[in-house]
Amino acid sequence: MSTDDTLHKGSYLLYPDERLADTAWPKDKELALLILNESIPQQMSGLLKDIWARADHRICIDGGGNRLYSFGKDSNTLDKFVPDAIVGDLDSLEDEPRLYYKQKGTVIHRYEDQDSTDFMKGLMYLDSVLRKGNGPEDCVVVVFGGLGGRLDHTLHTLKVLFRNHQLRTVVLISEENLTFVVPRGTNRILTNPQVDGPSCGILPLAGETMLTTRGLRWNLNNQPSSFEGLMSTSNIIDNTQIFVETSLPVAWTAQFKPKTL
Ligand SMILES: Nc1ncnc2c1ncn2[C@@H]1O[C@H](COP(=O)(O)OP(=O)(O)OP(=O)(O)O)[C@@H](O)[C@H]1O
Ligand SMILES: Cc1ncc(C[n+]2csc(CCO)c2C)c(N)n1
Repeated sequence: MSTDDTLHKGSYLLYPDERLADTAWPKDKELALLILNESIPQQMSGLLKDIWARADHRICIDGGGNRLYSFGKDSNTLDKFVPDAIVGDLDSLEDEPRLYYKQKGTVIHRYEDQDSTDFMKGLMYLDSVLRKGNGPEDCVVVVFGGLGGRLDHTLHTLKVLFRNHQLRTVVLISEENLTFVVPRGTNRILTNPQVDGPSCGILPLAGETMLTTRGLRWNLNNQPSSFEGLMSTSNIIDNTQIFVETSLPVAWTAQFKPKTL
């Protein structure tokens, strides 16, 4: 491994560990939390609370507003989690959450176009509210949801990660996974055994890539990997640092167990 590796802080972005200087939160960056339309399990409450407290932007994506509202009602924390904005074509947002959050000051922003999904609209909205002079590269985006339920949505969520990976850092958390895109080149992924793994996969969704890995139970040595051919799934994290060299971007996905309150 060399100092030229691209470092991926992964779950350390969610649980910054100040004892490790190089894994501390990038202080010059803004943090945005985007909530998609997937139920927020109660075991996520600790993590939601932590990220909410640190986030500069808290945005629900259309039906994500219903999910936050249900979570708030079930945990008696409705008024503690009032988003800055609810964004989308708003065909999924129900009246009760819309009226509740509106009177609490949430911006309800409707985009009408039917060629971009609500997730894309959410990122577009985010870019319009970043601090003056900041661009997408100045904001880390943590996304809740987007992998469960409908397969077209799930694939679209992954596609949005690939489309954005050169522009911004996006980390996707769903009930059991933490997922992000690893760019072409040499990369180092930090993993925390308290929350990451043991299972993981490297998904070559951008086409056939030449892949080398270290730190996994089953490693590859400059071997072709593709969706139709060899794809590393059901692998196991064997080290706190994973080395990935790839000729095309790939998705890293690992099992994720959020810390409970
Ligand atoms: N069943 C699902 N599985 C995975 N992700 C989902 C699912 N439903 C919604 N999402 C994600 O949450 C976002 C907001 O969802 P929304 O409530 O607007 O559903 P939608 O109207 O079907 O979405 P879109 O308008 O983007 O097609 C979607 O853009 C998508 O990223
Ligand atoms: C080729 C093509 N396929 C599907 C859609 C439908 N669509 C894609 S994003 C979106 C908005 C959802 O909020 C809708 C309706 C389209 N426009 N073009």
